[in-house]
Amino acid sequence: MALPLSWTLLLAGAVFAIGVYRLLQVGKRDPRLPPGPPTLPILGNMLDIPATGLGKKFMEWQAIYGKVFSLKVGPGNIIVICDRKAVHELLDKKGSIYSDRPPNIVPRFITRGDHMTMENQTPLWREKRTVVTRNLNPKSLDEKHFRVQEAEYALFWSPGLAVLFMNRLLTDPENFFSYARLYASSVASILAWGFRARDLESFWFKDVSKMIEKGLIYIQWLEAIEPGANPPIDLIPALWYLPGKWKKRAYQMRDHMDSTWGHARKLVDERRDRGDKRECMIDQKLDEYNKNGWQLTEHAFNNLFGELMEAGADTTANQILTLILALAKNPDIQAKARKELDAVCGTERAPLFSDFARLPYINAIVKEGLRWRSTLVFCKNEATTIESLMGMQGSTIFVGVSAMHIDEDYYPDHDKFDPERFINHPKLANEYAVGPNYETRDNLIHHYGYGAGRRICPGIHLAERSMWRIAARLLWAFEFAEPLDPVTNKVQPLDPNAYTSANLVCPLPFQVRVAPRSQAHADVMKRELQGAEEFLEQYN
Ligand code: HEM
Repeated sequence: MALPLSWTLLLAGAVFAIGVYRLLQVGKRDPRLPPGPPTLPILGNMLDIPATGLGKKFMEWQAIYGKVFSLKVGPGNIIVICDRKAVHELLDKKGSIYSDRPPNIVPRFITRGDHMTMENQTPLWREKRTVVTRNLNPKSLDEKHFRVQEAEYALFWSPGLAVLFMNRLLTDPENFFSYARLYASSVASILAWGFRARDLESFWFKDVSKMIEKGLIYIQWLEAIEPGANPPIDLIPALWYLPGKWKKRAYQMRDHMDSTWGHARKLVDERRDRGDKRECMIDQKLDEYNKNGWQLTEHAFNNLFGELMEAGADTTANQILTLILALAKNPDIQAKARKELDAVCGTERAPLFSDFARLPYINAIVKEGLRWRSTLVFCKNEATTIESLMGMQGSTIFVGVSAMHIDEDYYPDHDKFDPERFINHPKLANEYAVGPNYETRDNLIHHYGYGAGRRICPGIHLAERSMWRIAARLLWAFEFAEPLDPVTNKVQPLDPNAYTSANLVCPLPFQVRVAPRSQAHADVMKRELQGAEEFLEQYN
């Protein structure tokens, strides 16, 4: 029996009203979630998420909504943690739940799923992490790889190059950045691929950095993977079918990544075919896989060693540039460091890593650099199971690293570059990153510059040694000062906030005055150059 027309209309109206009501609930914050910016129906906070500069936004939102806040993107939940206790409770203690990654659809498309940083905690991810941790542990770094680092520093900071570098600083500040990157790229490419980034034209520098910088064809991996840079496909997968520049960029980036790491592998195979096996991670793994069988596809294998360059070179270079900026702005800190250095090394020799224990102020400077301007401004994880605390199932968890580093409860006068904060932290960062108590890790407050929990940077040991060595040598050899105005001769103060805005931040190009401290220092650097060049011949 058919319903009367009035009933049918009433029913249709009710269904429509329920539909509209439910639609309008999408994007609305569940009351169990922590507070956050006001939401719009359906969109939630989608329009609040900037295409770039999300780390800065986290700092602003933290001041308004507290150390744990939430964002809604359509139906999805994002929880942003800028609280040490929450990071410890969730990431350190419940790593099995909170250490996956969000779907990362665009980055996974670009990498064809072969990128450790983007992967969930699968056996494959474990295998990849083991490749890194087995090679870059303190023992092998201090006993085997250290020669690469010592030699590389000597080459980079030799007086000849330093003079060139100083002139370049005055006339072409952009190359200053390139030289810091060249150094970091060279360390990473020797260790990972057994090749050195010899100069700015080297494939290991030029082509590889196109991956991470604004290259000639404007392909930028970092830009392509910023959360606000693409439609929110992770939360609404159907948006993948939207055309746009973002999609073209993803296709371009994928081609570029495949061809760069494919070419890098070809160079390794050709070298090995000539009987030239080297002491580096890829050769060691190739020997092992050829003997015992392959654990990874060829594509995953090539991408893994590419990823090590990508993850290791830019981060280290960015922190070096941050230190140079901070030192130029703080002559008193340079003077204090030099007093310590001169007492240990005099003018006869440059500092070595074996001086580490006797040069605690250098260590404190490195740590403060990682706190003051952490190159990675946030980490992005995914919760896999139900957590009654905040209704977090499937939620994306951002750790607001930079936001935590401006917490006045722990870092008073947070904008001041002040190494004294860490003067009682005589050990390397990894020693503090795994303590049982979040607040009193060894009775001290450490930084989160290398992340936290299971995804903590596996290159931490190499990075710490690299950063310490370069900071010690820079301070021992050179004086840095803010630039002078060529017309008025007045000091032009450097802007400590002039930084790029992606997830991995770097100071914007700046100028410094840099000069060797004395002829004696310059002579030592000259003396070191020849040995370094001879040593590095093997990686050409
Ligand atoms: C100053 C230098 C460095 C800094 C500040 C840094 C910082 C970080 C941070 C914050 C993370 C993310 C952790 C997370 O998601 O919780 C990370 C991940 C990673 N880093 Fe580093 N890093 C540096 C150098 C290196 C080096 C030298 C290498 C290797 C050669 C490296 C390899 C990696 C890899 C492979 C990951 C991904 C780990 C995973 O998802 O399981 N990093 N790094």
